[in-house]
Amino acid sequence: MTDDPFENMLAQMDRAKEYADVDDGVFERLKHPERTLKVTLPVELDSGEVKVFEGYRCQFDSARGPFKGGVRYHPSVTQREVEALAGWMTWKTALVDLPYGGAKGGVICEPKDLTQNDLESLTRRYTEGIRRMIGPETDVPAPDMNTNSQTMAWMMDTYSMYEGHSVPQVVTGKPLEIGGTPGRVEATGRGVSIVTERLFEYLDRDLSGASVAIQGFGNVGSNAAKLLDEAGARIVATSDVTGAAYDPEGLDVSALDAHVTAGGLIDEYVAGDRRDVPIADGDGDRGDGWWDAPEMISNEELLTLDVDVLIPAAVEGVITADNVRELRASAIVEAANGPTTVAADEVLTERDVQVVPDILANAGGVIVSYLEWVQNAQEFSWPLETVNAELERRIGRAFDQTIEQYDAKDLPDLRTAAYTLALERTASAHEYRGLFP
Ligand SMILES: NC(=O)C1=CN([C@@H]2O[C@H](COP(=O)(O)OP(=O)(O)OC[C@H]3O[C@@H](n4cnc5c(N)ncnc54)[C@H](OP(=O)(O)O)[C@@H]3O)[C@@H](O)[C@H]2O)C=CC1
Ligand SMILES: O=C(O)CCC(=O)C(=O)O
Repeated sequence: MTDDPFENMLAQMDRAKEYADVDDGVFERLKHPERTLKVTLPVELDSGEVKVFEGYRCQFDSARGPFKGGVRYHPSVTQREVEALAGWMTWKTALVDLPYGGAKGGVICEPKDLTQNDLESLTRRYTEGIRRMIGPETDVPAPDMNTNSQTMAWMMDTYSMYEGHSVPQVVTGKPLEIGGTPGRVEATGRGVSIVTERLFEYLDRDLSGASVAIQGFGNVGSNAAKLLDEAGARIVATSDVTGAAYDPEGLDVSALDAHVTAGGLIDEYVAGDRRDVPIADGDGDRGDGWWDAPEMISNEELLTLDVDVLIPAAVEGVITADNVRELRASAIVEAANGPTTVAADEVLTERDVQVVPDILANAGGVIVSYLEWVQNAQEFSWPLETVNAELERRIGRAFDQTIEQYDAKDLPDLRTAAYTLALERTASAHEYRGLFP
């Protein structure tokens, strides 16, 4: 089996094809991205060094509407990864029935080594590089790993400078002050929490007190952790690149979140070196001498914890043929894109481990991006309650349709059910529009 995320995405499509009502010719078309632009990005860093970065924007499919998808800054970005992520965006927008196609962008860089000025220069360069292919009606970027509302503000500003007027609709995930929507920052984590609750209802199990391990405590992982904690689940482990904090009794999610928001790392938190406690006495306890420290375990150990739900919320390809037999979680909710290889999926299906696939579990982000785009078009803004209610309605509907498909067609797993719906919807759009001009 391959480590290539694009091959993995194709294998997921092939696995579902058997059950999907899709013409062979159209299916073949769906396996190829429409286009990928590679851009060279020279940037003069604050240090005085000129560094040349490489970035990509892949537009995978636009049969259902404008291309849509995030931009990732990470050292392990590759063209194949960006193309796989753009494919997953296509299936995701189809599954949750948004009038979009799928795209993704990425820049090979280590953001931790860059200053805020460096990041701004890099983002402006990248936006200039891809500006001829993006636009409110053509391709609308958004945040992904290591990018955020500030990155989107720089992208929007750079694009607008070339257009000669403000174009808020060219990106989503913007700050509220320049056309962002309330609820986008937490949207992906909120969607993960909603589908986890729905899964428990479907399985007739109680989420209250259920143990949850979350790999990755960034935007998606931390918001999912907070909401699941509020819903009564016990977050027993979570991680960043330094490793995982583990406490079988349940972590103090708010304390961990305050530390990470203040720029702290998980290993510092476990060591009691809290960034959010200005005058700590070194034991992380705000000075009363008591600190019941969680245990430090590795990211690999987190994946194999005996928990009710495992939520991968970091990078792809972490659940593989090599570790899948050691996994003990009874359910998996894929907050990350592409965390499970097809070889591992087959074992999970055999073992009856329910997996809520990424294209459903993490769709909350793009749903609320769509709501932001709609508000920009209306030049009107909605309150948070309206946004959250619409998110819940749309992701809940996609969850119900996936379950219906799974039960009605007696499909092997939820991913196959989600993919058959997404492939059929995208193929149908291609058939109506015709393959050739
Ligand atoms: N943001 C969004 O709206 C959406 C994101 N997603 C997906 O969710 C996942 C997480 O994205 P997001 O939360 O935005 O990203 P962030 O950059 O905010 O957070 C990523 C988290 O993963 C950790 N991490 C990075 N590399 C590794 C690794 N090799 N092993 C273990 N942990 C690692 C990071 O640690 P550290 O901070 O130490 O680097 C951080 O805790 C990605 O797969 C993304 O594509 C999907 C839909 C929408
Ligand atoms: O909000 C968006 O448009 C896309 C988010 C994203 O990149 C994803 O869902 O993987």
